[in-house]
Amino acid sequence: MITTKGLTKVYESRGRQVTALDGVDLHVREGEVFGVIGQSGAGKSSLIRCVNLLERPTAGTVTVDGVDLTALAGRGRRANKDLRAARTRIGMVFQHFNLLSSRTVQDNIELPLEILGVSGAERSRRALELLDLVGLGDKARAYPAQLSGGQKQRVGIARALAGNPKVLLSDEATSALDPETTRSILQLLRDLNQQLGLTVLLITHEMEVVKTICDSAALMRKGRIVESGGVTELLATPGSELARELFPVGGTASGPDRTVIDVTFHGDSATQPVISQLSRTYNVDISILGAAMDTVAGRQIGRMRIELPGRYEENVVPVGFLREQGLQVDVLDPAELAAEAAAPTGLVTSAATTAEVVGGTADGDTPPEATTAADTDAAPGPDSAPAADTETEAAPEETAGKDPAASADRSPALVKENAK
Ligand SMILES: Nc1ncnc2c1ncn2[C@@H]1O[C@H](COP(=O)(O)OP(=O)(O)OP(=O)(O)O)[C@@H](O)[C@H]1O
Repeated sequence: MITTKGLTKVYESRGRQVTALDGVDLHVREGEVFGVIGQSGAGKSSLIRCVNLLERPTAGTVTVDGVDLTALAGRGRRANKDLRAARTRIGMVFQHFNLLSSRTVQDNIELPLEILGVSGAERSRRALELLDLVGLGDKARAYPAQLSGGQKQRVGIARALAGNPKVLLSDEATSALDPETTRSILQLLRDLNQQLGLTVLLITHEMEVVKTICDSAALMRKGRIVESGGVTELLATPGSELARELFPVGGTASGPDRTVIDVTFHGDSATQPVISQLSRTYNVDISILGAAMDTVAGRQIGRMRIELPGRYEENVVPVGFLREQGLQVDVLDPAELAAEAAAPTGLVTSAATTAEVVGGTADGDTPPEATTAADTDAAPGPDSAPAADTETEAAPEETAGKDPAASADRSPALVKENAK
């Protein structure tokens, strides 16, 4: 449904070039929820903004629902009409909602339809239908300032759906919300994905988001996709960084000359007493350093970090036994494990702190979804004068310092032992 090939974005900033996207190949299948995760500055926002041509890519192609958007954009101003039409099939949800504070909830949802020239009666019918869909049927006449963050995001989602899109792009849609509201918005996105067959591409710095709703995920680093795949496949992939972050277990070796192993249990293997069998069969004392059970992509998965006495060379046979039982086994390198304990790994750092760059497109063609305003907290009631609908545009200072190099790039402790 969404395919990018060799997608590259180079910004010119204060006389220097910043490569935000460096040849990204992405494929999002129809009807799936696909999450792109990465540290601040990895290029996630640039990616999602290039997918709907809010940013004009420097090179590469973007195809959405069979339409090559980059080819349309390349045809100059006359292409605007075609590009706009194609963009109606793509909805976008923003971290800071981007609702017009002077318009009611209903009028905010009607805005993209107004731009598309839909008649008043039809706009109204559609907006009320969408409000019901997002659970805000009673808020049509309210103003954004009178809503909670979660309700504002529901309005943002309803607005994104106004043009009946097949694809929804979500730019950190839950990053400004508390954990409970985050869960309810993720559930809404999942419901919409299932009810409407909507394909969702979301970017996030929160692994919990990937864990909760994504069918597939990609890890971005320094403008590149370094790992991607179905979430359940990733969990079954030895050495997968994403899997390890999706499902972390802690624990370090109790001393030198120990073999530390992460064992992952999927499906039936979770019910077999393999650890006690291993201990009995090889007469080996096993210490459990850490363990966790979790539901990832709707499947129960268990992971355990265990320690065997002796170095790996002395434990090749017991490790082989675990693999024969159908378990996924990752042998950890002691030195890197110690480094991991000193500086825990993290694909992502803290919550996104950098301001979004919202507003005009690279070619000055702002799609309906992006014709948005700062959502001020002044409560403009029906009688008050409309607040200025100012578009927010991040100041250069706000985007400065988002250099990927500034983000600590801490490597995982996994030994690619399985690749040997
Ligand atoms: N308009 C711009 N002008 C110049 N450089 C930019 C611009 N937008 C982004 N960048 C740079 O491109 C790189 C990727 O930024 P991008 O915002 O895409 O990353 P991100 O992964 O979304 O980060 P965050 O999670 O902090 O939003 C960074 O080095 C950033 O400073």
